[in-house]
Amino acid sequence: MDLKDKSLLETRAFIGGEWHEADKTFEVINPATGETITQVADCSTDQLSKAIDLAHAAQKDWAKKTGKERANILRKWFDLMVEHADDLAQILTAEMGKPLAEAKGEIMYGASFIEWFAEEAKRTYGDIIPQHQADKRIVVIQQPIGVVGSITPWNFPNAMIARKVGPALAVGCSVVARPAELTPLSALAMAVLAERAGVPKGVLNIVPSTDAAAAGEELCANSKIRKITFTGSTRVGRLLMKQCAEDIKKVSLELGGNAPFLVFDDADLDAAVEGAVAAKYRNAGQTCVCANRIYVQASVYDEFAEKLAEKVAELKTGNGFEDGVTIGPLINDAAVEKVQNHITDALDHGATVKLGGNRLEGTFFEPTVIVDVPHKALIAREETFGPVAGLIKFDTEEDVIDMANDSEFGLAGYFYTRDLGRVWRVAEAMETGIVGVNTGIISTEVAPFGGIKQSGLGREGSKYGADDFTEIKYICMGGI
Ligand SMILES: NC(=O)C1=CN([C@@H]2O[C@H](COP(=O)(O)OP(=O)(O)OC[C@H]3O[C@@H](n4cnc5c(N)ncnc54)[C@H](OP(=O)(O)O)[C@@H]3O)[C@@H](O)[C@H]2O)C=CC1
Ligand SMILES: O=C(O)[C@H](O)CS(=O)(=O)O
Repeated sequence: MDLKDKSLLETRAFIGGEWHEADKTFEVINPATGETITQVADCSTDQLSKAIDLAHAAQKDWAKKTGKERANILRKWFDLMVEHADDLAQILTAEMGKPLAEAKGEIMYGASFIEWFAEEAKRTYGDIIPQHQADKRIVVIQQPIGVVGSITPWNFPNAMIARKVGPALAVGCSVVARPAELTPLSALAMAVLAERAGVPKGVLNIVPSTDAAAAGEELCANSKIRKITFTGSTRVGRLLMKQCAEDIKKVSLELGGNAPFLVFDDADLDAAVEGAVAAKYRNAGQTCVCANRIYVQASVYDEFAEKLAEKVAELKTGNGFEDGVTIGPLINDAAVEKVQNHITDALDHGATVKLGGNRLEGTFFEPTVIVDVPHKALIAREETFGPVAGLIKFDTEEDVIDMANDSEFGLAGYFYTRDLGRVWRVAEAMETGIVGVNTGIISTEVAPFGGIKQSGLGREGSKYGADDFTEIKYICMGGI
């Protein structure tokens, strides 16, 4: 890393607006090299509980500010994130491994949520409802839910926090955030800039730790926390939801996916290949909205497979800091083993490797294309979270919709066709929260991001994104 502003590489916890060491530290490792970047404060549950107390104390005054006052501070934070985007991207690539260009894209994506909700802060509207009795008047207002607990994953260590903290702060909540152990530095750098932007002490707290379960238990059990917002696996999301039941805490869950990617025989195949590469290999396949299974109509299957393999062969695997690299390392050995398991299982079910298929040095994995994959193979049933595309052949629209929907997940789905009737039929039939039609990239702050079934609850971003951080209050005035 060659940071212009070295103070962004913060290793202490941000609690109550102060920077704190902890009794112990943990290593943050660069997944591309295996080298230790630095040591970060490994906060105790007591420190987390203290952060919750300070967030609770700060939240009331933060909520008393006008939406415009909160908006101005968020806007300043956005401006600082953009000003320091190159440094933030280097920190992100160092701790997570994604290529620098993708890391810069994530920083701008994360910043776009702060910008969007700086604007939404001024629009927490209510309602006037025509009274039901002559002497009554009815007013509905929206109020911040209070202190929010945030738990986020390693794959988007900046944007996933921004997507939660942006709306929470905009409506007047305070936040206690625990970043993933593997990638705490991006979150801490965001806090450095939040402090400079004037976010009041205690409104934002970043509490790194190595004991995720203990942190989750404290955030879910502590009654000062009124809402948990989580992005990660369905396994952990289910656990957090159970842990929040005791306190009837609101939860927002952005969980695992298993996105189908459908290519119909009337599709623009070159566009479909471009979309498949974007949807499958972004972040080395480590996103919850990655195309996880690719269904191609029989008459164009071979042509699509050839074209896709040609494009995938152009992807360059390597250290994210190297020019031209488009595929970084997977996050750890477990991730590589999951990818290898999916490939082995597919081959055991009669599939063949058309391109790649091999682990490289460290946790790098060749961008891979597998053909003749059966629908029942693991690669079509579980989230692979790696740079492997499994191609499945289909005959009819009805068949492929049934296969696409044959999953407990329902986050994103994609399809390519130029038939307008089919666009509406398939988009409406797909059991997902997000549908990409003739595009492989759907992520934007202006649209509601979220899933159905076991892919989660709630939406992030868009005009809907603040709703999960407010409570609706109905005021009935009598004796008028
Ligand atoms: N929907 C999405 O965007 C994502 C989906 N996933 C899916 O999850 C799989 C596993 O990835 P992984 O990163 O391990 O996802 P996890 O769900 O295990 O981790 C996500 C976050 O939850 C934390 N966590 C883990 N266990 C607990 C717990 N008991 N209580 C509270 N918090 C906890 C993690 O902490 P820590 O990392 O420090 O252990 C991390 O900060 C991936 O292969 C992918 O399928 C993963 C990431 C994002
Ligand atoms: O968690 C993820 O994988 C992200 O939400 C994916 S995206 O928002 O960058 O599409």
